[in-house]
Amino acid sequence: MKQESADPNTPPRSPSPAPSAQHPRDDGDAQALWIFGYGSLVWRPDFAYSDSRVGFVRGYSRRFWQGDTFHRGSDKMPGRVVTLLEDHEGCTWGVAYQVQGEQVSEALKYLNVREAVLGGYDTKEVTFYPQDTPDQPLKALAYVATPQNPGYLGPAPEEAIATQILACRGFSGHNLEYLLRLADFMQLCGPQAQDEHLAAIVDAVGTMLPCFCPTEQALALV
Ligand SMILES: N[C@@H](CCC(=O)N[C@@H](CS)C(=O)NCC(=O)O)C(=O)O
Repeated sequence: MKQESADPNTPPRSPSPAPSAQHPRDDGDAQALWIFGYGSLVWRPDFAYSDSRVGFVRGYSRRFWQGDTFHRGSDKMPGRVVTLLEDHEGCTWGVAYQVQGEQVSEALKYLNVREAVLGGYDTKEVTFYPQDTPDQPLKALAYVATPQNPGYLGPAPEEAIATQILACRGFSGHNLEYLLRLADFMQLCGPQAQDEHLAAIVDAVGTMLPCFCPTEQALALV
C-alpha cells in the first residue's frame, strides 16, 4: 500500500491508547451509586453492595398497586406488590444500598431483569434521607411502577388487596410473605415510621386469616 509521504521533520504520531472497558480511564472518578429499596429490596436485595442505610424518601407514598404475575402471582391470579405514588405529604421508609465499582453494573444488570423486565418497574432518581443523618440526604435510584406499565392495577380497598394477597403465590413465594416481611421491616424502623396503607392491609389479613386457615374440626372433616 502506497505510504503517504510524511514531512521528514515530523515524527509519525502514535495514537494515544483509548481507555477500554478492561482498563477504564483512572481519573479518580470511581463509580458509586445508591439504590433505594422500599418493597422486596428491603429484605432481599440479592445484589452485592458496599454499604446500606435505613431511611426515607419524602414526596412519595407506598402503595400495593402494582400487579405481579411472576414473583408473587401468576397470569391467572396476579399478586400485589408495592410501588411509589407521588404524594406531596408522603414519606416512605426503606433501605438505600451503596454499590461501587464493578458492583454498579452487576446490580443494574440484575435489577433490570428482576424489576424492569419481570416486574414492569422504571427507574427514577429520588432524594434519600438516612435515619441517622437526615441532614445529609443522598441521591438514589428507585424502581417505580407507573400507571403506564401493563401490570399496574391501581387503587383498591385495603380489604380487597388483602384478599388478593392471601390468595396469590409466585416463583419467589407467597404474596403474604411479601406483605409480612415488609411489615416486619417497618416495625424495626420504630414508631416514627408509619405506613397506614400497609397497616390497614395487615389488619385486614389478620381479620380474614381464620377463614383461610381451617380449624382442626374442619380438617377432621376432610
Ligand atoms: N421497587 C420496589 C419493589 C420491588 C419489588 O417488590 N419488586 C418485585 C418485582 S414485581 C420483586 O422483586 N419481588 C421479589 C420477591 O417478591 O421476592 C423495591 O424497591 O423494593
